[in-house]
Amino acid sequence: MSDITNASAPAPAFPGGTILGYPRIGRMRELKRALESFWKGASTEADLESVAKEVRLANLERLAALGLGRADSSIPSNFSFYDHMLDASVAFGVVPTRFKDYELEHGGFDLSGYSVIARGEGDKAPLEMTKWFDSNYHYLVPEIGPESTFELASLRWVDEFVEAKEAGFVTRPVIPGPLTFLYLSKPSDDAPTGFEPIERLDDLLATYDDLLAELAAAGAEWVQIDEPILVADIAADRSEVLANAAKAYANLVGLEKRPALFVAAPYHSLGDALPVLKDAGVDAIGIDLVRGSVPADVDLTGATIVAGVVDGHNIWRTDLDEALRKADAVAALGATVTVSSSTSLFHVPHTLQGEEHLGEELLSWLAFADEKVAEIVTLAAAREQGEHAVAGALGEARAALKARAEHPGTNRADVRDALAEVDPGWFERGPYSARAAAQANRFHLPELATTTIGSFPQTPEIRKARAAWAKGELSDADYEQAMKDEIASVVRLQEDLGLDVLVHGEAERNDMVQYFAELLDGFDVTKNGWVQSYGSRCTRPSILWGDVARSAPMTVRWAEYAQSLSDKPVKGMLTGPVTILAWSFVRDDQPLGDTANQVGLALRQEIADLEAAGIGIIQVDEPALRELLPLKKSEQSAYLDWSVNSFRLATSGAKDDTQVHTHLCYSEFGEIIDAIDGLNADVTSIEAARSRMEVLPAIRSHGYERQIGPGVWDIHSPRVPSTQEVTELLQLAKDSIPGKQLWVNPDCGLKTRGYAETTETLTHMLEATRAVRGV
Ligand SMILES: Nc1nc2c(c(=O)[nH]1)N[C@@H](CNc1ccc(C(=O)N[C@@H](CCC(=O)N[C@@H](CCC(=O)N[C@@H](CCC(=O)O)C(=O)O)C(=O)O)C(=O)O)cc1)CN2
Ligand code: MET
Ligand SMILES: [Zn+2]
Repeated sequence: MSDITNASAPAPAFPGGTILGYPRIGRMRELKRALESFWKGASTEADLESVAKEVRLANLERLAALGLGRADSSIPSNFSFYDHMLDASVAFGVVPTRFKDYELEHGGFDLSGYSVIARGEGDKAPLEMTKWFDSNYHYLVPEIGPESTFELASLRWVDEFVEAKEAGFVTRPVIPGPLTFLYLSKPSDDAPTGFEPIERLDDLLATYDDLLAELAAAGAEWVQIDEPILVADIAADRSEVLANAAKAYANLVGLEKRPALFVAAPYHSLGDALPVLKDAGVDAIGIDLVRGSVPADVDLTGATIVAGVVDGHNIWRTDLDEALRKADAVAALGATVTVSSSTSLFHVPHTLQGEEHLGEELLSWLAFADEKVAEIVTLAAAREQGEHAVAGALGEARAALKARAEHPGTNRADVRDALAEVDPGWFERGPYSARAAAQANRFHLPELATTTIGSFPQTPEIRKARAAWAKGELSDADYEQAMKDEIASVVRLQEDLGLDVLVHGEAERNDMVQYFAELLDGFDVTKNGWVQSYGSRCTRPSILWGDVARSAPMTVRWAEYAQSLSDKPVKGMLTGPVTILAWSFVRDDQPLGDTANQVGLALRQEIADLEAAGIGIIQVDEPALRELLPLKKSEQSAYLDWSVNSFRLATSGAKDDTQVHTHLCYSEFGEIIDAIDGLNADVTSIEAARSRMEVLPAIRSHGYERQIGPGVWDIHSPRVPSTQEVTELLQLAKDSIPGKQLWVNPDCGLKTRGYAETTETLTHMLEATRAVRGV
């Protein structure tokens, strides 16, 4: 431990175990509802603040009841109204100047201004949103330039600490670390070429100094500084990253007035950053022992290690024996060890309570956030008092693990046999030139063909109908009719607008993954297992526990019906294997590639059925292809092999004159362009509007020969781009991609949008297309 810390040395770190963070959305999604009501103008800022406070206090009470220490900083304070990176941008006073008008007189933003930065308004584009490490969570990208001024502009972290203290808890505020903050930032629009946000490290550190002093003054004994960037191989030179880490933590450790520093590095191994943090003298280091490991020869004498032995990112019940072995192995390297989750628990739902419909057997294999906290408390007790003290809990865990391994559904002969019969030819389609000719002949599409990504607005009426159907209040026939009416109206709208390739709108899908999980063998779904994806938006990741097989067609009826309503092609719409895995909680007892091929085979059968029903264009979405890319370079090529192969297995049975589309969201395509090429889809739509077509030059220089639809409308925000704005983006796209290869479409599906902005923007998109086509 450092010898230059504050007067009273910190107590041993979190002796009864801890977690790196807890779900923020509320057990019944109270925060989601309060936010959306505030945005609609149906409630006030004070109403929203009061719901948020209730959620925070309920979480504290819950965590203490589950056994985390009330007063020893074991409970993290990690609340956010929308996103923790946005909070950091606001707190450090580095909000882009386009939001100046929304700033309060004394600095900082109220919740209306904060929401505008997140969601945009009028001509103010919001901060860009992108994936948080290898998860389905999205953060808002800070924009930093040489002129950005850093100052402590919000004391929310301090206020929330004080609020907890007044309620009888000494919590541990959780703050994004300076390296993670800057390396995940993008240069502001006015920054000169070549400028990197990390150049502003010294200025940012001065603001952390002020923040840590405020936290110490408020009585915080520990602060958690999250530095997941240290586990990822990023573009920056590793030695530069390590030098910056050494500098940043020497600075923070050397402060006179600060809480003890717990630096957490979830999602993989710290590698050579571990000794850097140790030598800097931070008071505790959090390591991920689920995804990552510690080399057996590292000397941890004198270090305090918060050992992440319970998976924060998946929902399987922990092998407690293995967890104890991992913690012991770190202790054997000389460290003082306490047990923790490997990542924040905000990647998993609150609790298994209320999920009894899953059945006792499956339930006994699972642990959501609250059950994980209980596991951690058990592990801490085992380490403190000896295993005999928790013999009952250890025995139960062993029995559940054994039952899971022996369950017939995890090892089905029919599924295994079908995969064994797959031969290499099943991964190959005919040459693109022949496909392109056959498709041109069949569809006669114009240059700059227009389409959408699949979903149309999921209106409250659609959701209400589905909720009523689930409760048995609406009959199967009435639900079916309601969805057909919706599909008919979506098809009519697209014909009126003049789109070239139509979609059915996905009204019948609760979610693009859960819908398939409900129809495939090997999955189960939760009733209330919500996990935040971004802002107020949540998903219920399905549980992929067994061998996957298709017992009946899943989409054919809907696709056939939609196609019957129009002479234009209506795309069949499927979700690809990688995305189905990524957005489910996936079994951890076999290689992901094997599971992906099981899903791929089921989709291949579905595509054959769609073709037989006369569907000529079939889109297989893979928005999560980039998301699962391993954080370590050394693991990426193996991943890209199996992921691309599973898509090819799904799609390569398609006939030459069937046009296969795929869709990917979330930029940074540069690094996976070979994989995109490898998917071998005839048409690929990608997200590009928020980053103003940034990726296209890379695609052009790659010599990409197939068709591509760079998004011209950022659908993540309710704002309506003008015809001129869309025209400019389209023109930019045309500068990089020949018209023959270019499609016109939004960035992503429209399910989160309303009809007003959808109709208006699609009208602008079609006007822009006509302008650029020159007709
Ligand atoms: N799994 C997944 N991950 C993804 C995406 C995605 O589409 N799916 N898209 C990208 C962006 N992320 C997104 C994540 C969620 C949503 C989204 O729209 N979520 C909806 C919920 C979607 C859903 O599951 N809907 C269900 C249940 C809806 C619901 O809340 N029903 C009410 C009852 C109905 C009522 O009376 O209103 C309830 O349960 O309380 C349905 O339609 O059936 C939300 O948070 O509001 C969009 C994008 C990346 N990751
Ligand atoms: C997150 S990717 C979404 C693709 C899907 N087809 C949709 O339009 O909603
Ligand atoms: Zn998308």
